[in-house]
Amino acid sequence: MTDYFPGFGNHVSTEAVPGALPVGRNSPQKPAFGLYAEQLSGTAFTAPRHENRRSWLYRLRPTAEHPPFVRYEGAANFAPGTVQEPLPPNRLRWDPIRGPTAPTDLIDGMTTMLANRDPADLEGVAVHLYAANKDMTDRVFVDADGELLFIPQAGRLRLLTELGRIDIAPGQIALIPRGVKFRALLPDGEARGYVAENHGALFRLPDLGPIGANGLANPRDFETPAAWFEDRDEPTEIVQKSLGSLWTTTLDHSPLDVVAWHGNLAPWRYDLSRFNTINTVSFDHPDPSIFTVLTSPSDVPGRANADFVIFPPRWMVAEDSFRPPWFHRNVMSEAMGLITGAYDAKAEGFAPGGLSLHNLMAGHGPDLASWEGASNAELKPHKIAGTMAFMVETCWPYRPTPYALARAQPDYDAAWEGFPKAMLPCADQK
Ligand SMILES: O=C(O)Cc1cc(O)ccc1O
Ligand SMILES: [Fe+2]
Repeated sequence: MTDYFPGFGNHVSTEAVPGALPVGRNSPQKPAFGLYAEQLSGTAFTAPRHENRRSWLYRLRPTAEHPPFVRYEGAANFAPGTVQEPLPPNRLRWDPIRGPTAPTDLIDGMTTMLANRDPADLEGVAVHLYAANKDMTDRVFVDADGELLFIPQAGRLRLLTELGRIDIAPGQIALIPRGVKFRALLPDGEARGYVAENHGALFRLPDLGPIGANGLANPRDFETPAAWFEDRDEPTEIVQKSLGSLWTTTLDHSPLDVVAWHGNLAPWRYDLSRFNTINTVSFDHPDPSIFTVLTSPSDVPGRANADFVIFPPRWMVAEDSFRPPWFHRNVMSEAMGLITGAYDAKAEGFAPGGLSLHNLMAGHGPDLASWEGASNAELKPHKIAGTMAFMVETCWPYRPTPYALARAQPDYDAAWEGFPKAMLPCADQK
């Protein structure tokens, strides 16, 4: 049983051993029990107070004590870089990746599909899939390139992090801040899902504007774990993603040794079923920004580095309206995944665990079957149930990895084949 503190971005104080957390100062001359005080920054020291995120960690040994990193040779599909040749402006879609046959932990089970920008720009986002069937026992992972948003699609994850333990199942998400080490256990023996890796400004809750003080993802539903540590003097490998590549070193102890911490930079989990979905009660299909769970702003107001948007169960009541997503071309780029059920714009070919990419200006929208169905449906109140799709929308066009480009569905364009031509009233129309 893990304890959690409710609230988003709160200042938490937590100790796994009474007396481990210093009182009234961050860095006493001699922290209790000989612990090492270490500041972990998620924003620049000088970030404005309302943006500033950091935590103080009190640990058995300092992070600084580690042998040099060398290139990690495993995880061939994790962060291989994206295709650099000219990218055709085609819409792309993928079936779920195959699960591993050999024992594969979360690190080696990562497949990078899409990415944009260079992590060194401190902007951009990458979309990875994972499929694993083995616990991480004697190694941890840490991402220096960004925070990791885990979106399980099948199988639970138990994330043992430097700052505490997080349990999530499909329908829940978890965030691991940049630089926080963790290992992943698979309570169901195997697990698959998505990871959005955010190199830019930290994910936060979107402004609510005229919605008011409540709604969408409510802060109290985010849960941050209490301090927990392992005191294990066994060889432990650290695999680190740094500047787009993977590195490894081995400690003689587990670095998950933070006995106490305080601050407002910490992992959290969130149950997507808590999302307070707001939608039209009159007409038209609103822009999907109304379903934003988290946003990572860019330097341009209103133009997100990354938005995490969900399409949850909801009532559809719009009158005289085409209710599913409309045809559109977007200056933002849209990566979409499906956790469960069916997505109302795609009757076929978009399976749970699959992925699609509609890059900037790609014409897309309902496939032919969805368009026909929704154009002729009786517009009575209708519950979209048993589904959860999501989108990682970004202002930076995505590039697929070579692995992804080689495995895209060959016939995705056919989703929009065969629309009947509009018939104008003019009799002599050609
Ligand atoms: O393209 C998509 O399926 C995602 C999407 C959903 C929606 O409801 C409106 C716009 C949009 O891009
Ligand atoms: Fe779209």
